[in-house]
Amino acid sequence: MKAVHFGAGNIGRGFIGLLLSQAGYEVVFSDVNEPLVRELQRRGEYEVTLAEEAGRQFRVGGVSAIDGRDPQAVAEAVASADLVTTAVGVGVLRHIAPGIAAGLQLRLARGGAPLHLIACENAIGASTILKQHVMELLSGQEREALAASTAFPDSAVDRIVPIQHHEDILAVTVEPFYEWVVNRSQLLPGAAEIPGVHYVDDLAPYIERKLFTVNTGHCSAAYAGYAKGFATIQQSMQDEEVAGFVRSVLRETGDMLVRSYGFDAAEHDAYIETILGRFRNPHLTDEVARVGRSPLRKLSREDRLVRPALLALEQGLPADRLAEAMGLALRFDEPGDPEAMQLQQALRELGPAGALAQASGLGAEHPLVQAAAASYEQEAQAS
Ligand SMILES: NC(=O)C1=CN([C@@H]2O[C@H](COP(=O)(O)OP(=O)(O)OC[C@H]3O[C@@H](n4cnc5c(N)ncnc54)[C@H](O)[C@@H]3O)[C@@H](O)[C@H]2O)C=CC1
Ligand SMILES: O=P(O)(O)OC[C@H]1O[C@](O)(CO)[C@@H](O)[C@@H]1O
Repeated sequence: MKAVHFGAGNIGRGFIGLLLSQAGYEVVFSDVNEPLVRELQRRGEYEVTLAEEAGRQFRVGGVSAIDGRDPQAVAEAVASADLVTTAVGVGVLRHIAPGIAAGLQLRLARGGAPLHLIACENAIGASTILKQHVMELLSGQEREALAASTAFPDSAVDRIVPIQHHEDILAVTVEPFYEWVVNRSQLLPGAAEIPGVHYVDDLAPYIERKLFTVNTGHCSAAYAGYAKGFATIQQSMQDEEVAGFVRSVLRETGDMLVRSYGFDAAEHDAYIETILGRFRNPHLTDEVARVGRSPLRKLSREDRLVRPALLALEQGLPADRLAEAMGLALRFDEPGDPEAMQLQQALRELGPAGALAQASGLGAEHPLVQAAAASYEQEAQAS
C-alpha cells in the first residue's frame, strides 16, 4: 500500500509519516525543499525520537520522496496512491491542488481504485478546503466521475513537533502524545480504517476541543511569553503569570466547549491540565516564534482565538481573556514572520482596533475587537 504525503516537514515526518509507516504503508513524501527531498531519496529512512526521559527512537524505513515542483511526478504519485495525506499548512493547500487534480485525472483515465485524501492541518474542515481547491480545477464531468471513488474526510491532528535543530536534517524529535481523529462519516463505503487513527462519526467536538484547547492555549502562551521577552514556550510556562493567564484563557474556551458539546466539566478540567503539562515538557524546546507564527491566520474569524470567543459571547459567556490574547497577538513583532510584519504595518496604519478588525473580518466596533484593542492599549501604557 502506498501513501503519498505532501509536506515532509515536522508533522509530516514526525507524525503522519511515522504512523503510516507503522500502519504498513510505503510512504512517498512530496516536498518543495530540495535538500530534504534529496536526503529522503538517498537514504530512504529517518529517525524519530520521543521527547521524554527514556528518549525512545523509531526508525521509519521504506520511505521515498518526489520533488513537489515536478508536476508530472506529483500527478503520477497521486495516480498510483492508495492514500493521500497533507501537512503543508492550510494556506499551501491551494498550491498542491493542481498536482492532485492532475493525478485524479490520470486515475480516471486508468480506472484507479477508490482514494481518500486527508489534510492534516490545524484548521476546521481542512480536507474539505483541499477538496474545494481540487474540484475547482476539474470539469463537471470529471467531478461526477470521481464522486463515487474519491473522498476527502476531515481530520484533527494533535502532536507537538517543534522546529528541529539536528545535524541530520531528517531526524525529528516529537512529543510522545499523539492523536489523529478522522471523520468516519466522510469515508467511502467499505473503506479500511488505518491502524492508529481514531475514527469518529462526528468530528466537530473533537476538532473544536483540540483547536480551542491545545492551539488556543499554545498561541496564548506564545503571545504572552513573547510580550515578556521569553524565547520558548517552556520558559514562558515557567512564568507564573503567563501560565495563569493561559489557564484562564482555557477556562473560557472550556466553559464554551462544555456548554456546546456537553463534555463533563471535571473531565474537561483534567484535559486542560494535561495540555498545560504538554506545553511544559522539559524535553522539548519549542520557540514562541514557531507557536505564534502567522498571527493573521491565528486572528482570522474561524481560527483558535476569534471563533471560540464569538461562540462564548453567543452563549452569554465571558471572553475577556481571549480578547486579551488577541491584544497580545498584536505585540508579536517577529521580524522573520511575514504575517507578523503585515500585522505590525496594519497596527501602525490603522491602530489596534483597525488592525484586529482587518485580521478577524469583524467590524472595528465589534465588542470583541474593542475589548482586545483596549487590552492592547492598557498593556502598551503599562510597559
Ligand atoms: N508542528 C506541529 O506540531 C503541528 C503542525 N500541524 C500542522 O501541520 C502543518 C505543517 O506544519 P509543520 O510540519 O509544523 O510545518 P513545516 O514547515 O515543518 O512543514 C511543512 C512542509 O511543507 C512543505 N511544503 C511547502 N509547500 C509545499 C508544496 N507546495 N508542496 C509540497 N510540500 C510543500 C515545506 O517545505 C515543509 O517541509 C500545518 O498546517 C500545521 O498547522 C498540526 C499539528 C501539529
Ligand atoms: O501550526 P500552527 O497552526 O501555526 O500552530 C502551531 C500549533 O501547532 C502545534 O504544533 C500542534 O497542534 C501546536 O503546538 C501549535 O499550537
